[in-house]
Amino acid sequence: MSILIKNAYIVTMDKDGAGEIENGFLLIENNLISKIGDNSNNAADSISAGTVIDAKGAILMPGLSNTHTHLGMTLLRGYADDMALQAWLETKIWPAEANLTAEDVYYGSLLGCLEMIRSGTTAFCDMYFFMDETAKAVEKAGIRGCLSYGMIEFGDEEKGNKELATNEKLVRDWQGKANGRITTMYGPHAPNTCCQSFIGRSKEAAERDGVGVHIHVLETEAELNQMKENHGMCSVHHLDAVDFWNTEKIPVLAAHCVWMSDGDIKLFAKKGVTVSHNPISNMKLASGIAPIQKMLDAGVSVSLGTDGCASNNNLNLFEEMKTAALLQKVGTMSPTALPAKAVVEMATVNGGRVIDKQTGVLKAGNKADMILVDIQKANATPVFDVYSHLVYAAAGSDVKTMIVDGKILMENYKVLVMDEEEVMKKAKECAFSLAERAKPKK
Ligand SMILES: C[C@H]1O[C@@H](n2cnc3c(N)ncnc32)[C@H](O)[C@@H]1O
Ligand SMILES: [Zn+2]
Repeated sequence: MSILIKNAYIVTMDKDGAGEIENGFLLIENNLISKIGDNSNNAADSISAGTVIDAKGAILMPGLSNTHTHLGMTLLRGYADDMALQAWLETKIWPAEANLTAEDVYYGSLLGCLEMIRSGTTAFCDMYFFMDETAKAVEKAGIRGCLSYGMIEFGDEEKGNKELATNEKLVRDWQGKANGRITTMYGPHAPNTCCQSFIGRSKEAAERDGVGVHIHVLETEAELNQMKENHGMCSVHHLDAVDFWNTEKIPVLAAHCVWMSDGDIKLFAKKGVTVSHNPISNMKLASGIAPIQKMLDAGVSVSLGTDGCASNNNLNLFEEMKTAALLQKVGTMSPTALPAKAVVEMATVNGGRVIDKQTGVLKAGNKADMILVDIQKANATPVFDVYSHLVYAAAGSDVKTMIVDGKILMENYKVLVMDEEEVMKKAKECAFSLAERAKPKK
C-alpha cells in the first residue's frame, strides 16, 4: 500500500525540518510517511506508488486535532442556546443526557466523525458516555480518537467506584485498538462535579494503566469562586495537592482554563500540562477569555478544541482557529497577539503532541494523517501567506481530501468511509426521539 502525493504546497509544521515546500511531494507507505521533498525538479517522477494524487492547487498539511469535545452531543446541536454554563447543564443538557441510549451515541458520534472528516479534523479527544459506541464509530470512520468516559461523582464514593470501573473498562477494551487509532484516557469531569480525592484516584488509575487524563478546569468564574469559598484556593492548586498535574508518567489534558492566574500558568508550564483552548464555547457561554498568549509566552503547550456541539454549535476547527486568533487580539487589545502561524501550530503540532506523538507534523517516520485544502477558490485568491490563509480566509469546507493512518477517508470531496445520507438520517431520528423522551412529564 503506497500513496504518492505530488505538486502540493506542503506546510509540514516541522520547525527543525522542511518548513514549507512550494512544490512538494510526499510518499506514504502503509500507514507511515516515508519520504517528503521538493518536486520542482520532478524528483517524484522516479517514484512508483499504488495510488498517485495530483495535489496541484491545494495545500497539503497535517490533519487538525480537536483536543476537547463531547462527540455524542452532535445530537444536541441547537437544543439549548443562549444560557450560562451551570443553568445550561442543569436545566437542559443533563436532563436530556439522562435519556441517552447507546444507539444515540453511536449515530451522534458517527455524525461527528463525518463532520470532522469534512472539515479537516483527523484526530480528537473526547469525554462522554456510552464510549464503546464512540469507539465503534471511530473504528468505522477511520479517524483517530482519544476517548475518555466523563466521570461525574459529586462526592458520592459508591458512584465514584462505578464511574472508575466504567472508565477502566473503556481503557481495557479499547486502548490501542484499530491499529492504534483508538487510545483512551480517564475523564474526571471537573473540580466542581468531582471531589479532590476522586480526581486523585482517577489520576492513579491512569498512571497504573499508562493512559492520560482529561478534565475541564477553571471554565467559569463561578467555578473559581466556588473553589475559593469551599477550599480556600483555585481548582489548579486544589488538584496540585493530589499531584494531578504531574506529567512525568502520562499526559494531562486540561480543557478551557479560562480563569487561570499567572501562578496557575507557571505551574502548568513547569508540569507540562496541555491546555485545550475552546474559544467559541467560551464566548457562547460567556465564560470569559482564556489568557492564551500568556500561556504560550510561559511555555505552556496549548491546543484547540470545539467543546460539544451544544455549545459551539459545530466541530469546525477552521472556525476555531480564526476565533482563537481574533479573541486573543481583542482580549489583550493587541493585534499582534496570537499570530496566524501560532494558531496553526496549536491545531496541529500541539494537538498531535497529546493525542499521538507521531502526528501533527509531516515528516518521514510520522503517521500518515493529513489533509488537502483546496486553494482554487475565490476565498483563497490570492494566497500571500499560507498561515494567514488557513486561519483568516479558509473554510472547513475547503478541505477536499483526507488521509488518516495511510488510508484515504475522503477524496476530492467524496467521503469513502460511510454513507453520508444514511448517517444524517439516523442521527436526525435519534436526536428528535431523544428530545421527545427528554420532555418533562406532565
Ligand atoms: C461529559 C459531560 O460534560 C458535559 N459538558 C458539555 N460541555 C461542557 C462544558 N462546556 N463544561 C462542562 N461540561 C460540559 C456534557 O454535557 C456531559 O454531561
Ligand atoms: Zn467540555
